[in-house]
Amino acid sequence: MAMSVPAAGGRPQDPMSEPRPPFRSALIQDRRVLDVLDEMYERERHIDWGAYAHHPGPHHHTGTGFSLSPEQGDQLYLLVRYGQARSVVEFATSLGFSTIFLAAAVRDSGQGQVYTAEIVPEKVRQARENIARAGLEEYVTFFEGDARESLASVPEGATSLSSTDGRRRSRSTS
Ligand SMILES: C[S@@+](CC[C@H](N)C(=O)[O-])C[C@H]1O[C@@H](n2cnc3c(N)ncnc32)[C@H](O)[C@@H]1O
Repeated sequence: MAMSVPAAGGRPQDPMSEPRPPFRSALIQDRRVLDVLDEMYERERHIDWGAYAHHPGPHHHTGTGFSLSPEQGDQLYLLVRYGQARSVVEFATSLGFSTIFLAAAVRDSGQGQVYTAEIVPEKVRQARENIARAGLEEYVTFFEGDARESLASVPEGATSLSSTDGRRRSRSTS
């Protein structure tokens, strides 16, 4: 549901039609990565928040993810890159927004891997696509299914950083 705000002349104006600055990162310069982040950021502006309130389950609204702010993304990047994390475990992928920052940091550090889990197959499909378009696929291992089970297969002791951004005790997964 798009909200309308009164324009200067008194006519309602759709805030989504207003230009916004491009997505910027203080740390990532790679154009392919920034273009994908920008596209995902734009998509979030069109989320129907009213519908989310009615259907908050993970299997609804598979076409939209929740983006981090540029500053939050950069903080993830910093943690991985300068914390020298080689093996990063993420719960959960959604469409891959945070995964892109983690994978870019692993790539720019010269070695490592991101292990990311997502329970909704359609989101995994889109995340794979987004990460491939960003040129980061070789740095990401995807686990499709319940993270509480799938991430158990990540070798013990391998984790140097874990990022949790999902509901661990899902009310419903259908
Ligand atoms: C807030 S979103 C993650 C956002 C993501 N980190 C990003 O930056 O776009 C939470 C995600 O957790 C997923 N999820 C919920 N329960 C899960 C579970 N038990 N295992 C794996 N994924 C789960 C949902 O489908 C949803 O995509």
